[in-house]
Amino acid sequence: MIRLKDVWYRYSDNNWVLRGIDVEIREGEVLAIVGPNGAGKTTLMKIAAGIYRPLRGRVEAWGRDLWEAPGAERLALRRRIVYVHERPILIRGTVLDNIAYGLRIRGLDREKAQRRALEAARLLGIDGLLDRPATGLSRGQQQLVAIARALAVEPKILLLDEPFAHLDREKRRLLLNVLEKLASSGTGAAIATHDTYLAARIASRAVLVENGKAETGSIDELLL
Ligand SMILES: Nc1ncnc2c1ncn2[C@@H]1O[C@H](COP(=O)(O)OP(=O)(O)OP(=O)(O)O)[C@@H](O)[C@H]1O
Repeated sequence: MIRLKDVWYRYSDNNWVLRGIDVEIREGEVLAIVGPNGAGKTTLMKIAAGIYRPLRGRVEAWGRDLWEAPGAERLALRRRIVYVHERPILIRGTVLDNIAYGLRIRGLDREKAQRRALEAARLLGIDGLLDRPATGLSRGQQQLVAIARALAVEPKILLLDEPFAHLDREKRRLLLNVLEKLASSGTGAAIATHDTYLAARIASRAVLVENGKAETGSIDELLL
């Protein structure tokens, strides 16, 4: 579980983007992160992923301070959390290379990494693309490759930034099913989205980020 406690963040000398927010991202559930453009949803997720360090407050991952834990422990904690950017960066090479990448940098041998990558690709219906160069894919396909890369490393917490934005109806449904299954098998997910219908359909709780504050509540309270 990840817990943001009284977290403050701003970029350079600009105004505070987050002003003392408290958010919990739990295993076994989907949390929707909603709010207007520029409210700080991406910033919140990057802090939860350990990519940005809060300027005040703390981030706990499974009870440990993510930034104060010793190097090896911090790396182990961070590896349980995967963040997928709305505009993911893909490496040169095939779709299969890309999906296997996270496993390869974790030290898995090529054959095992490719086997797990294939499973993740199948889940998202992109196993027909495995030999294609990743850089020539559409935005939606690139997003699915990045999500498959994240799923392949079997994170405990998955953070997805606007995952539905470029997906067609069929792929949205597929991704919803995958996320539901993941949650019921104990993985946690937080999803930043402007699509309140999809958020309400998938999430069990929501966080509304607005004016530097984060309000947590039920789907009924915040989305409907
Ligand atoms: N690297 C950066 N440098 C300076 N300011 C930034 C940077 N990244 C984000 N910001 C600013 O921080 C604020 C929050 O941005 P963030 O991307 O977290 O919002 P968001 O809620 O995800 O927005 P959207 O819904 O439009 O994706 C915005 O005002 C944005 O301009």
